[in-house]
Amino acid sequence: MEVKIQLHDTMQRKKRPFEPIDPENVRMYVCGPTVYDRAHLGNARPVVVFDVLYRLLRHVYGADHVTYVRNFTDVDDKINATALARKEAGAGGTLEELVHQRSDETIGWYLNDMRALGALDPDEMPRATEFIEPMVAMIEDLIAKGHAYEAEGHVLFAVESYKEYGRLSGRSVDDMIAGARVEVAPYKKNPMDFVLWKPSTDDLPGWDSPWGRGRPGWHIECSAMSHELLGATFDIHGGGNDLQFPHHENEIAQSKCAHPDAGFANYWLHNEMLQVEGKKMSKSLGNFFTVHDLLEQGVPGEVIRFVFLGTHYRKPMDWTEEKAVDAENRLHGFVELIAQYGDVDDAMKLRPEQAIIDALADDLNTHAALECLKKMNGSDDANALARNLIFLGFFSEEALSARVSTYRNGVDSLRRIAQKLHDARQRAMKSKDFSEVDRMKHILSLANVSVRMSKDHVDLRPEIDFDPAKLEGL
Ligand SMILES: Nc1ncnc2c1ncn2[C@@H]1O[C@H](COP(=O)(O)OP(=O)(O)OP(=O)(O)O)[C@@H](O)[C@H]1O
Ligand SMILES: [Zn+2]
Repeated sequence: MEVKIQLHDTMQRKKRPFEPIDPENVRMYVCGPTVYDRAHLGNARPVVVFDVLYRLLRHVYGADHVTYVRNFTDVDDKINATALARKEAGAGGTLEELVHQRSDETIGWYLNDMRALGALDPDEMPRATEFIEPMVAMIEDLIAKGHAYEAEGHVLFAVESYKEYGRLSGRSVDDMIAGARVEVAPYKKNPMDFVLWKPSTDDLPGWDSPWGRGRPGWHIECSAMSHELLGATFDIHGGGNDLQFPHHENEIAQSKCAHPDAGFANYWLHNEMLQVEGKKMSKSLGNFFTVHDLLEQGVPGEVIRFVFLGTHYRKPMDWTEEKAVDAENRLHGFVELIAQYGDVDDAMKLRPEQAIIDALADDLNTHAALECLKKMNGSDDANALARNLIFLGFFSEEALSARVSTYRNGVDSLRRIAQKLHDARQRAMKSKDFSEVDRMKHILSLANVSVRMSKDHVDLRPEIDFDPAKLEGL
């Protein structure tokens, strides 16, 4: 069945039909993290949102016909600061090596955390430091075309040279000057001009350039990397709406001025913020917790994903304990139904539900997609449910199979244990010695099994983090 995707385009401020430039190669670029520390939960929201879009595009155009690029910004003062601190604390290696080490380590954490949330790795994950040459070439080109100028070892983009500056965020240059925290510097011709290249001190990472040893500004990184990997015009550019201005505005100015005949990105998608009591979760406000913290506390990745997808990506949302508990119960119920009535291998022969595809195709209406899942609650629905849980990224096929068989094995042994507990209880009623019953109940609670006992019945139910290994000794 043909699927008509509609996406909300920030540039045109409306939902519009998605028409790829080349259905054989649909191209999407999403701004990735600056890799100086662990990702907080807010940083994970764009990852999950654009993963859903990636999965939808792969479904519609074919997995081999979508190219998803998400960069790593590994040129940054905060990475340098960590490396410097390590060097001062006696770590071996040059500063550049320590900087690289810090980025590597952070990237490793990031990928592990995002995979735990069911996010597929993008096709390309360029690191800014591997694309310095095209950045320098782009800056040279911008100078040659009269859009940038050199001043005191810096190269600045001349905002006045690009008449459409401000179109994405809908602001005039005057408003931006009035409202923004623009850095005033003596070498800027206009306070809105932004840095394409800046000098590096000898003790910090830097690269040779026509303007001396230095490093690129943040915005030029994305313009150069997207151009190298996706071309001068591609389909979708995404990121959080905190990046609309100045980052995306500046990317557009650079890319459109360097390639005046190209369109840069045809659709601009922005996710709203994950908030804490009405404020953006952010490092600078200090109101954050990391994805790693949550996972360590035992909140499974699929639960985090389920909570995220419960709110439309263009609405702000809070993380609450209540939502997490609700998601956990739902997912537990799903796995239980599949374990009782389904078969994951058979499920994979099915196609994802059309109603779910249609919901996602309507500007990623993930809330509606989850409502469809919730309706799949009959024994006949078990395989369809499994197929759609995998499609939506809550589980890989392997993970769901493992979950299902753990559940089934657990249920088998619980049947035996229930009988044993029943007998122990009968004996205890006579002897008034409940120590064996208490011992068994304690082990069951460690294994996350809920115990309900009535006079002549013992009911044992595995909870979502049921751990059959802990049943040893019963
Ligand atoms: N609270 C949030 N909710 C949703 N997305 C967010 C939030 N905070 C950051 N992002 C997104 O995370 C991605 C990575 O951003 P970046 O590396 O600049 O974050 P950061 O500088 O570590 O975070 P912060 O904004 O907390 O300082 C961007 O797409 C950004 O829009
Ligand atoms: Zn970017």
